[in-house]
Amino acid sequence: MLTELTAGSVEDAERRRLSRPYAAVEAAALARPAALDALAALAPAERVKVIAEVKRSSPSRGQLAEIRDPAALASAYEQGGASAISVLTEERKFGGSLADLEAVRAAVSLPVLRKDFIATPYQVLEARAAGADLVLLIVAALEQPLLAELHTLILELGMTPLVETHSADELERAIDLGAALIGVNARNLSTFEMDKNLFGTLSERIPAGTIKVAESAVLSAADVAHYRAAGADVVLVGEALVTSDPIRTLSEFLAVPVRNQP
Ligand SMILES: O=P(O)(O)OC[C@@H](O)[C@@H](O)c1c[nH]c2ccccc12
Repeated sequence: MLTELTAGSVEDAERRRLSRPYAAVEAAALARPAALDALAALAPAERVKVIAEVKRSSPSRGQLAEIRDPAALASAYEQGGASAISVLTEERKFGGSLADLEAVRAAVSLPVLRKDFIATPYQVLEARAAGADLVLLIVAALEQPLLAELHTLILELGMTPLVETHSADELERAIDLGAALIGVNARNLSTFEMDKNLFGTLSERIPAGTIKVAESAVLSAADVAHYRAAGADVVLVGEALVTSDPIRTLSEFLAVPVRNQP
């Protein structure tokens, strides 16, 4: 499934490239105001931080919400206390688009993540051209040296890579990159199996000074507390927010008690 999703996203980007060549998207990327400092926005604090996701559908869960106005949803996230916004731009299975990202960028002053199956430099440039501050890199989908090349390009454009892992080996590769922001996805993107304890198993191996993000399976304040106790600085939440009153849910999630310092 991961291979298929990545191939689809790359194919869609190659199609867009026919009408907007590399040089044009590069010029648009460089013409954008500088990317926001996502590492500062997501830096460990007393309270857990939330990356709130604009997510219509997913291959594992089908349609979650209509979301006619992604910008309005993102504004609600900002008002509710999110520290960054994630926008799914994958079209085929998640129903997202770069237009969603641009609309969100224009509506909020928080860092914005392009959440997609990125495997080409062109897609990274598109992200910056649409106003993204962060770009997701899924280690399981990227061989070396491509992973390192994309990681470097994201940094060169002033953006922050969020490096997503799902195993000890993948985490090793993320650490070798020198990633400052590492995510552990509880959902296996090939089988869609969910493992809420994976974050806790892997988080001990994440070097100090790295910002740790727990991704997926955050449905309740208890889940936030679970990840917080396991050392998460940030949780990335989609479904729970798009299927509820997002401001209320965010306030519940952000009220999770401070972790006891060891
Ligand atoms: O809706 P959830 O279970 O809160 O999950 C959000 C996010 O973690 C999930 O959308 C995600 C994590 N990694 C991804 C990679 C690609 C697409 C989607 C994802």
